[in-house]
Amino acid sequence: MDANRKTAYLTLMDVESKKSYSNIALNHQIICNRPDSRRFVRELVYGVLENKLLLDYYISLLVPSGADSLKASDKTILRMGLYQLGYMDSVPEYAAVNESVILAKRYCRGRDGFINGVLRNYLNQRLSLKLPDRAEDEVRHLSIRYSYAPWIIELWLEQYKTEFVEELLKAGNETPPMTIRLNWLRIIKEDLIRVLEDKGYEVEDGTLCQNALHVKGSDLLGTDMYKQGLFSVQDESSMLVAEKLDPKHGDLVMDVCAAPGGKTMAIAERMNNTGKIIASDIYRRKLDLVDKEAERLGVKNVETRSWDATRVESSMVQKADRVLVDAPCSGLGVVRRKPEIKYKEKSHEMELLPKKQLAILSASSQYVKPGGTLLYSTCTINPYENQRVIADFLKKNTSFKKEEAIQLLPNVNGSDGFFICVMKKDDSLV
Ligand SMILES: C[S@@+](CC[C@H](N)C(=O)[O-])C[C@H]1O[C@@H](n2cnc3c(N)ncnc32)[C@H](O)[C@@H]1O
Repeated sequence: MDANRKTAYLTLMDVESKKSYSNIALNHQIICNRPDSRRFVRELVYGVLENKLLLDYYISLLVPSGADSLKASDKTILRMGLYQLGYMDSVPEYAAVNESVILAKRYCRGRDGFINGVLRNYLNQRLSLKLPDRAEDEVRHLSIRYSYAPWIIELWLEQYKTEFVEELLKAGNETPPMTIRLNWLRIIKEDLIRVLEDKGYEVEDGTLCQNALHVKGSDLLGTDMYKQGLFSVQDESSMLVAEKLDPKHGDLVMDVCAAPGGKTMAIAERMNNTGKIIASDIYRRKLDLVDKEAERLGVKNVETRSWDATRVESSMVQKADRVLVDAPCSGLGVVRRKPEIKYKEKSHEMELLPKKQLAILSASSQYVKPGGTLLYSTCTINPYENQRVIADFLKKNTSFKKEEAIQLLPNVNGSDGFFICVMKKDDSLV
């Protein structure tokens, strides 16, 4: 059996049945099955995940009982087959059908004839298969066409014009560039570019941050350069959070939702190992990742502590020069990396997020010294978790003033969708 398709199938089943994160499941299955083309596996896995609602819509047109009536294994093989037939020009039609049948023989015994029949019906009927009518129901049309849960489309249509929403939906289905943050503690930019190019990587400057590089080439995380801590993989939106926090040498910084530590490390590199960063998170286990990253990067000014950021730690009140609240959120800005977020139901837990975000922001604001900086960020595109949380906070906390608020968007900035709001505390209140 083809190891590439087997790896893709097992990854997709982990995501479908065990609700694993796609990036974690993919890495795990690549290690277990050693496919010969990681690029093919990645393209197939992310292609299926990004187009799941569209593929299921086609399955429903071809299978009278509908996609929901199928077992996860049948559905996964059909989604993979349809994606190869509809979107992967490099795969001949016979290979897409035959390899799907081979997978079915191994993973859903007795269903190979059914899989074969559905894929052949698709080939015969594909020109007559139509999307839901846009004029009749625009949200449903966009939801199927770009594969997003309808509530996300409704949320964005409240904020932006239809054409803009369509661009945003499209951008969320694109593959993000591989972006790295150079580690100023270990290497200067020119030298890092040179060593990367010497190893055959293509390197370009980032667009938002000076310490960002876009890199093309495979297995970057397997290189000695990575192990030696010369760089970290991070989207420019996250780097911009550290830049906007603007930490100075010698500052005391509190990063209250810190794990796994991407922004903590970006802040530490800017402080050149001076001052102190208290990196806290509610989960101690996740803070071990922060400690490990600090070791790899040669960062020595980070102290990790586990605490619940909705509670005030009285010993730290008015002690910090800068406080970062990188709040837990719905993640609608990072669907390019985690397409499964596009299909989340609007749950009760999600509706409670703004309340939790406000509670964390309010408690953490107490650590800011007079004249200090408070930065609130999320990786989402949702006014109820972003602008509305800030408005509610500022209404009750008049000693803080908003300096700058930015909503980064993949279709405008080429980065993940991020919200960054910088606030200053009045310095007359001592
Ligand atoms: C967006 S992630 C932080 C990402 C991190 N800043 C980085 O750049 O790598 C949000 C974090 O908030 C943590 N968290 C959730 N609820 C919390 C709470 N009540 N107190 C402290 N941390 C919390 C989660 O465990 C998660 O690690």
